[in-house]
Amino acid sequence: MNIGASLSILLVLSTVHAFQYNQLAQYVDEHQEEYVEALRDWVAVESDSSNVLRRPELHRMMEMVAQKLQQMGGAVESVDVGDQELPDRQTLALPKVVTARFGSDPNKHTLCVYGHVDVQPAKLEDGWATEPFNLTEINGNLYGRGASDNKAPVLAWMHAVEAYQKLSMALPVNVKFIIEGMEETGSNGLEAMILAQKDTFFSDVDYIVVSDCGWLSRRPAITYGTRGNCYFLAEVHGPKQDLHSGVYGGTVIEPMTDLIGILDTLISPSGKILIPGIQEAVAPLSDDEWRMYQDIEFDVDDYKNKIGVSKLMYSNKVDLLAHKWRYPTVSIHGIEGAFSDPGTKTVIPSKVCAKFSIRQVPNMDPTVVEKKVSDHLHSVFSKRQSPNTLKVSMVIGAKPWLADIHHPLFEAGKAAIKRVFSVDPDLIREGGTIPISRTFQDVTGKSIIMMPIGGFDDGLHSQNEKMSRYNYIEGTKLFIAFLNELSQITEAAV
Ligand SMILES: C[C@H](N)C(=O)N[C@@H](Cc1c[nH]cn1)C(=O)O
Repeated sequence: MNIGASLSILLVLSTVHAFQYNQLAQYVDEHQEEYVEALRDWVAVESDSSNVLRRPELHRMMEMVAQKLQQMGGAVESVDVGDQELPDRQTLALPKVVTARFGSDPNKHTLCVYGHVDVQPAKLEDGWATEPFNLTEINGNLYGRGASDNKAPVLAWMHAVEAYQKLSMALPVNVKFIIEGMEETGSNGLEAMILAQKDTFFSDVDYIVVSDCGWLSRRPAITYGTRGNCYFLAEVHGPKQDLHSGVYGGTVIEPMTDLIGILDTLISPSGKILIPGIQEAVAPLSDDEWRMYQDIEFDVDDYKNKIGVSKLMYSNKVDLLAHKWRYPTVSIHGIEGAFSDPGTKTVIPSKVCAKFSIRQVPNMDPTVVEKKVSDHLHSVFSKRQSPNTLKVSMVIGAKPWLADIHHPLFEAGKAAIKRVFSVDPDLIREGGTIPISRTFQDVTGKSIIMMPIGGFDDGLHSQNEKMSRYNYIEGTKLFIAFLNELSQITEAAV
């Protein structure tokens, strides 16, 4: 075929694709109220994976996911991934992992969509302006726990597939789903399931997409890296029961004082990690990275205003982005056993348990980090010569993930964003963790892309989490466009 003929075919194809996309996008606009109602039904389920009392809700949530995929005509399976062992040695059934398949045309690429439908805890009294589990729309924003992380993005992927079905248009690629209910607590059970299904469910998967993160600004983004996370418990046990601080204070070596003392040796006020051997492992920032960060849209003042602080750890954009995405950090989350209710109880708690985590970046290794942290805490604790006892355990050890941005998947993502939003995306990293992303890459050997649709100000894990109606609806269109762009990846390009 001569060049002229090839160009004519390409032109015809691109006109057909544009026509199809416009029809699909119109369908999405016309069905947006249904999409909001679907999100309302999902947000109403308090699928908090960290609270064992909410486990029945989590099971119900997974059944709703399976039901939705079945109604869409998918080949659905609810996979039993076993039990979770609780700190008191009791066991509890893990939520099933739901898989589904739409299409098995060997001549088409197969995309696997990963998402989760468990959420972080939320209570009105934490300072929410609306009931967290009652989706409430205010000024185009849909407020509710899990709206952005990750229920709306999961639904948006389902709406995208459904739009093709409803308009009787063939899906441009085969689509598989793998939806879990334990992401917020480290994806318990999922790694073993992926290993077990490597040669079955995953055998024909070409690419994996994750939409469990957000844009950095108002500019749409593609995410090519996530930090991992090592989550620790440090327990200090002392007297056999809580004591009156007036009666016993001054005579007893208090577990809380020991705990605060050792926690204070983890990180300096200027953010330097003080645990020997942690910072040393980190891959240095390359010149290429430095240059990439320069071009990213990120307004430091906007960022400060959004979180309501007058000063940040660093004042320039590149340092902030680097420390948000590709350097480790220690965060102290809470202390179990500490008195935290309103009022002025004067107790000396007999045992306290601190929870802290260290975000992981290339080239850190969670097993090495576990040992370094445990050795360090035991060493500083022993110097205190306390009669109390210390136990350190790592309960989550998730590795960081980094993609090859030169893979054609990223070109497909960019083209889809251009089609829907008429701009080029920012290529960004995510400071948070998607525990299973690295496992997907290591076990299946497939390429992963993250296509976020959450806004930069969605308040994930925080009070007043929201997903904007705009991002939810345009995000659905983005996924539709992405399916089409994927179908055009040629073997030669991979
Ligand atoms: C990025 C994702 N939406 C998210 O928030 N993930 C959690 C997962 C996690 C990490 N450690 C325990 N759970 C997060 O980054 O906190």
